[in-house]
Amino acid sequence: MYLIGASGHGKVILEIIEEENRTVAGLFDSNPEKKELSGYPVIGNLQQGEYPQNARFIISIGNNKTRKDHTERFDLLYTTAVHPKAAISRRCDVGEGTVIMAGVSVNSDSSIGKHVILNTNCSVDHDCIIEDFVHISPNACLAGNVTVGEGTHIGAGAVIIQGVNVGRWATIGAGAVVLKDVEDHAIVVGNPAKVIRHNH
Ligand SMILES: CC(=O)SCCNC(=O)CCNC(=O)[C@H](O)C(C)(C)COP(=O)(O)OP(=O)(O)OC[C@H]1O[C@@H](n2cnc3c(N)ncnc32)[C@H](O)[C@@H]1OP(=O)(O)O
Repeated sequence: MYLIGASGHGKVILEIIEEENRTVAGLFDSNPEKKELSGYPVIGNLQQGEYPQNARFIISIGNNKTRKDHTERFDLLYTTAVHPKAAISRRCDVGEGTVIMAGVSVNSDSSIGKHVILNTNCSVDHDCIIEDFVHISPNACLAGNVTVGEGTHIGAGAVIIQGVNVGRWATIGAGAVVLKDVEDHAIVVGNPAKVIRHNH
């Protein structure tokens, strides 16, 4: 298995994989000055075909758009990383490339898309739909029946009450309390959360 992105986020994923008793052969990164991360070799820039056939990858890059761009540029096989101290319902689907940090809870009948980040201690309650390339930051709390559209970033400690639909490529500020639906690309902050501008 290989990681793409030798960043702080990459370090956290490396430790999850260690906790799972799986091994990482190395990391790819476009910065030639990066030679190692947490004792693992940084091999260099990822070039199509310059890795073993059937190798599995995780894109360890926090930026949602950059993760999506990588999946469009490279034809790779992906795996997931799920910390053993995460509590994931057996009735929940988790898509390829997704990473789930320590202390995360996902409750019954929720669906987690591809290349999603469920960061430390966030909770996703029953019947939620989390689309591809979403990042739910540490300690964010999604009540039941919440949907989050592709590429949206939910900030640290944000709360989304039950039944809310958050659009695609939106940003929910740290600590926001979201009481009603959020349109595509909106950036919302505060309690109650209000739109301050839009992502381009
Ligand atoms: C492991 C990890 O590290 S995971 C990463 C977790 N990271 C996060 O949760 C970060 C989430 N990001 C934020 O909350 C950011 O502040 C954003 C994206 C909402 C806004 O960022 P920017 O576009 O740079 O906004 P900017 O800092 O210019 O602030 C604009 C206004 O909104 C206010 N504001 C910004 N963020 C928030 C917030 N979270 N809550 C309340 N008000 C906020 C600012 O005070 C400012 O108000 P003013 O115009 O009255 O002075």
